[in-house]
Amino acid sequence: MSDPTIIDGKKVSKQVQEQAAQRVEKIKQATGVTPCLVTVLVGSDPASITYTQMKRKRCEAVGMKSMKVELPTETTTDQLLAKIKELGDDPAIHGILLQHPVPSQIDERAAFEAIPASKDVDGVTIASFGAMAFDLPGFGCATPAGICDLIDAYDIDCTGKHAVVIGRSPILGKPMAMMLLARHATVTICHSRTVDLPSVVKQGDIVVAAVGIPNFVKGDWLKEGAIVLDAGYNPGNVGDCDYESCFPKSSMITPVPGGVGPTTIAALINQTSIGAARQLGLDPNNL
Ligand SMILES: Nc1nc(=O)c2c([nH]1)NC[C@@H]1CN(c3ccc(C(=O)N[C@@H](CCC(=O)O)C(=O)O)cc3)C=[N+]21
Repeated sequence: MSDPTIIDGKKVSKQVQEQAAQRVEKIKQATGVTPCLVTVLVGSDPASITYTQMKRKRCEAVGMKSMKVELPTETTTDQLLAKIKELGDDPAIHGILLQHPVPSQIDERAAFEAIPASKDVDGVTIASFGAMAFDLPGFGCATPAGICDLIDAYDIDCTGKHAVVIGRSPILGKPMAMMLLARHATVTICHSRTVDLPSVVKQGDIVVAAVGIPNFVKGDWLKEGAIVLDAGYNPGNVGDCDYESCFPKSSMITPVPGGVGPTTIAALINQTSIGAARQLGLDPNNL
């Protein structure tokens, strides 16, 4: 077997952000308004601080504004809902990102649902999930949407292929499965309670790892020539796939860092520019 293609997430994210930058420029010309994303962070997890910083930086790199809201670890659900509602009602804000995870006393689902669908540029609400699952217009969940950008950029044909998604979280595994289904893959979702996980993964022509366990997926679980998309973001920038053993078994593979992570942010930025256009009465497809 020849060496696998290493999927370049940085390159794809630059292309997606370039499209967003052009749209932002046209929005500014047509309306005089600068699109704005607000990041909401509850608590002080160092990785979450870094991620939200990266999101704001990339936002500004494409000519948009960013704002940050930081709330203390002991914030209650009601306090967070009140804050998100205030941001939702502010016409100067076009996108709201609530960084996951929130501290355990907070009802995260209720907090996500407080984001108006029009500003849910991170695609975390039930409305966004439902629209995506029914192939209706709306915002895709950022990480799986970023993975789809990689699939498209590398001309990966999902039709009829067996895609195995490891993980079933509401903002990663579950929406990923629906997006692969929309691309005509045969989809299996497996998870921590799946019996004989390696033998299920072995069926995958495309394997998406989204479990949150460092180096979990081993090369000998993979079908020869599998396409490996690693959505893991464990401490220290370690993915969910054991890269060293997965690399020689795969035909294409995403590295960590430099794979899925950058396209997650690019999807968020791009969707913010699209959301802003819509909120300002412009057709994002004609910009
Ligand atoms: N509401 C919400 N939406 C999210 O999309 C969301 C979230 N919460 N919580 C946490 C996860 C994680 N996540 C990452 C984004 C970028 C990188 C990324 O760009 N990582 C770089 C390396 C990091 C670095 O350079 O420091 C890379 O993979 O190349 C990683 C992880 C978004 N998430």
